Amino acid sequence: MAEPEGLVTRAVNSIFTVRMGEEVRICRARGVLRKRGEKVLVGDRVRVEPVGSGEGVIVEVLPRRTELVRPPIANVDQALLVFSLVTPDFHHALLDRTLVAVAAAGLDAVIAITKCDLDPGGLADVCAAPYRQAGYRVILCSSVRGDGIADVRQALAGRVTVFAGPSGAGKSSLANAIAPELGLRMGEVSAKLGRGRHTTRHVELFPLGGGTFIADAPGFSQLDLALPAQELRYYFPDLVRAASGCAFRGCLHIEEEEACGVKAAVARGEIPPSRYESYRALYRELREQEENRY
Ligand SMILES: Nc1nc2c(ncn2[C@@H]2O[C@H](COP(=O)(O)OP(=O)(O)OP(=O)(O)O)[C@@H](O)[C@H]2O)c(=O)[nH]1
Ligand SMILES: [Zn+2]
Repeated sequence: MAEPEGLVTRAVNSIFTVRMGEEVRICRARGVLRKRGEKVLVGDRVRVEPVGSGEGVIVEVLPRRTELVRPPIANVDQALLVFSLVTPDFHHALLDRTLVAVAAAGLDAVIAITKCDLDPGGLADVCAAPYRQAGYRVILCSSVRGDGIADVRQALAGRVTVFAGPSGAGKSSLANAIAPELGLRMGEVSAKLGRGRHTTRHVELFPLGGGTFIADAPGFSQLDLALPAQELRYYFPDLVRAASGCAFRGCLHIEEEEACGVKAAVARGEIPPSRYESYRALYRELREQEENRY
């Protein structure tokens, strides 16, 4: 008979916290897994041989759907990209870059624009427009006033979500508004990871009930993009749509002066200049990476 299944929610020094329904067990990995070089990650679905009332041995890691490298978490469904409207100012280029990194990791993206209580008037909709136009879900939030919190809860429901975004954007505050008892703990983890001198790699999935889990992913936006420059265009859904108007199927929307559907869409105001500029800048960066490799 197969051992019962659980979800790894925490990993510290090869000690794993495994949730099995309502029960939580503290586990080690069976030696043979380690010998085979099979790592157990937070987010892994595992089979556990129970030991006593609160402990166990992980005997099998079930196949992963996704695997993030930094932070090391398995089976993440989506990223909530938390970017503030002001303090710090909304950062289009960094959001565009993070959206590419998220898509390249195989995750869905939801965008939360925070601190909308500080909107001087109409700014939030202006910042959100390029992303709504591209087809992303954008939620305007205020952790102070409570705007958007119910929508964020709904977007997280039943899924495993990592919170990513620049320092000070309001990730901990948002987590705290969604689940008061967990938000503060999540902030503590990120503070330790980000600034602690003795940084233990501590990743944790926080349960919000009903199969909903959240994790902090500080530094996700600083990730190197590991994809060929030629493929970058597929990670901008708004460019993909406009590319049906390009004369050449291999059109990169950069040098091609004529018959580029993307450039035409930018000229007509259908693709915001900031999105196209982000594409060009990231393309250049990836090309340089490729050239320096040889
Ligand atoms: N006015 C306003 N201030 C906010 C809001 N959300 C967060 N803040 C403030 O913004 C600052 C940063 O918020 P945090 O939640 O710590 O940001 P963080 O993204 O977790 O930051 P790191 O831990 O550095 O990654 C704090 O001073 C918060 O009080 C909001 O909705 N409205
Ligand atoms: Zn083109």
